[in-house]
Amino acid sequence: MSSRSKTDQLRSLLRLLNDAANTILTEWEAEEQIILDSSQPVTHPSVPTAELFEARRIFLGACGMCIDIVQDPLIRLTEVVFSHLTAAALRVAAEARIADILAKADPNEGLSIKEITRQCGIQDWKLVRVLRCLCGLNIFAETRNECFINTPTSHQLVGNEQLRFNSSMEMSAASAKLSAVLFDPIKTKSTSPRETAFQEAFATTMTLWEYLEHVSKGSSASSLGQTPLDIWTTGMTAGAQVELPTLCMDYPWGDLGPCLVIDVGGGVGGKSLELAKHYPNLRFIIQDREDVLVQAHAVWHRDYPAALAAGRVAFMPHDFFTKQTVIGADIYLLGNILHDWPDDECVTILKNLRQAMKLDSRILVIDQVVHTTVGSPSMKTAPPPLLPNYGYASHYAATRTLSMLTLFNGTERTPEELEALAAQSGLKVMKIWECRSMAYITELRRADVVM
Ligand SMILES: C[S@@+](CC[C@H](N)C(=O)[O-])C[C@H]1O[C@@H](n2cnc3c(N)ncnc32)[C@H](O)[C@@H]1O
Repeated sequence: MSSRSKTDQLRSLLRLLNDAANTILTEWEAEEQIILDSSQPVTHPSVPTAELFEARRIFLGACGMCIDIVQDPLIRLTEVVFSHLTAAALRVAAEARIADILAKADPNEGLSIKEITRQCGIQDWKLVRVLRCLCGLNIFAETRNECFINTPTSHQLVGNEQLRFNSSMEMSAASAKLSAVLFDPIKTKSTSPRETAFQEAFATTMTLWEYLEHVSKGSSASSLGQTPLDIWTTGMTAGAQVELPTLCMDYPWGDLGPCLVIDVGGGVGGKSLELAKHYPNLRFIIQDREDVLVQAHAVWHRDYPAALAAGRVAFMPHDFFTKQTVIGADIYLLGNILHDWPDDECVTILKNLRQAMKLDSRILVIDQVVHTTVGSPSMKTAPPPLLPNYGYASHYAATRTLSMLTLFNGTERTPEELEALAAQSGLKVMKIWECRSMAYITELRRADVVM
């Protein structure tokens, strides 16, 4: 890039940053006002207004682009090469539950590394280096030499099962094998969920789901009392907590009337559980593998026993590669399912649902919808000079796609790819509901019904 266009770009980005920051400040002030004025209806605290959501992603996209313009290109590349060590440091902190340890300390004084070491067992001079790596990103802070406190960011780790899940052994070991699989002349062409970096890392031919069940059966649980299957299922539920408020608010569930929802591959039914709390007209059948449903029942018993007592939820072992047995349900929910599977398997899953659908049944696919850096007519485009997909603000979605590739030969999909899957399955995309979170709701209907 010439220095002239660099200068122009930086100036445009500064204008965008300034405008977005003003919107963010106005929105924050309005939020404070609502909290002070108890007569105003309180929206969900973690769901930003549409204005704040938009300003935030413009701001993040602009910050990301500023870094790229301002930093020396070689240093910037080197930083990316080393970024896996930041993730490794965070994994250590999450596994050692450092945030939980610090949460019990005086928030101004913090805890000395000796005391933290006493509680988590990691050698002090090594742990200091791990924590300092994170302090530079404002994840933890060092108040004085070798004394640490939580920051608002690290505080999010307290009791956070999702993070332990995201940093799980299976994911990080598999990602280390991604390049080996991509350079293998046979495996690079494979679309099989049994021939991915995950199988390479764990020397198995089992899919991840089969593997988790296999190693968890009769296995001694980890020191924290959880089997690998527990970590994944509770992690997926905890993850849903981040996305669910917007998924509940940004789709017109309230207008549906009494509805039967089949949560296909529902896991412990985390998404249904949140919906059940907000929308009393909805009834649910959670379908999954048998072992997972045992946990599902326990989760509902703990978190929403009233739904069990009222008969609003039932659990049904079901393999989504076989014929759907609940015919004519109003909604078939596919929450974070299609992204786990290659296209052929997705078409099988969708065709099984298509055969069970009545004329006005809907399939609601809850997955990220990939917005590429060249943009899409189906998705909102960022203002220039940002990349059409808001650049850095979409980076997490891009890494999540890689995680699906690594574990399953799966992928998050573009609107066009979702349309192609629907067409092959006798379905059509009615609408992509852009939600104020990372996951969107793609509504599918029967292709043969004119709406
Ligand atoms: C990524 S999780 C999503 C869980 C849940 N829908 C959610 O959004 O939290 C994928 C789920 O698919 C389930 N699964 C995998 N293979 C399956 C199959 N053949 N039939 C039914 N469920 C399956 C797994 O047990 C797991 O619970």
